[in-house]
Amino acid sequence: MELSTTNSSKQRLRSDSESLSLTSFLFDLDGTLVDSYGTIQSSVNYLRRGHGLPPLDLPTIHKAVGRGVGWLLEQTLPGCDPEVETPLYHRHHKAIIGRTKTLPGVRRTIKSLYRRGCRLGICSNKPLALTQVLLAELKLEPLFEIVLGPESVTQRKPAPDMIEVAQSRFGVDSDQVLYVGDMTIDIETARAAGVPVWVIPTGSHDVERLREAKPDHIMTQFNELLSLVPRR
Ligand SMILES: O=C(O)COP(=O)(O)O
Repeated sequence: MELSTTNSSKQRLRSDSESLSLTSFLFDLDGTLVDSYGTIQSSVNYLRRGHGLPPLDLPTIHKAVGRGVGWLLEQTLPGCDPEVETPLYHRHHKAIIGRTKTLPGVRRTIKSLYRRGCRLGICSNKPLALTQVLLAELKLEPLFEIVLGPESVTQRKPAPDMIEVAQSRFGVDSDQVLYVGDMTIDIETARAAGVPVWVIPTGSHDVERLREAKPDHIMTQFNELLSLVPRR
């Protein structure tokens, strides 16, 4: 799968002259592969109801997603006891997780990458147990060789740990891996791991915010990823 980057924005990676042999794609989950904001909002508002607090709107939820459940609860239920609220969040979220859907173009693109022989993995700050249930619900589980969450490593994103673990399990060099995300934290994570990063503004951050963090490319459509891998 040897390819050279060109001047085309679709194929722009770290530098126009760099020759890449991409074999592996690692994905963020929330906001990149799936639209989970509605279900996260339901679970957060369920917990808030229990405390007599009014519901939060989606833009507020968008700002609180990306750094794991601990951070989400700190932002949305300030002063709560995480020991008590985290299991309640998990239980509620698991029960409604089937309402989370893949984002446009994701299913087809992931399947095409898989058929073209790419190795696929997930590196997400979402709790691993929830990611696993969600992938099973969406019937995407068999396509991903590696699924990592914050519990799989010492430090969650933006630390490079998840990408490094996935890369080492795949046994590939950093120029063979692309990380794909939707937030500036994903760009930071990929930079820390030394791998190229493409983003798509379908999650918490808009194009302006993403551009400032200097990813290698901002996609407008998820299937742009297919331009990086030849058909079989
Ligand atoms: O659930 C979160 O906080 C973030 O999940 P993500 O890393 O897949 O965006």
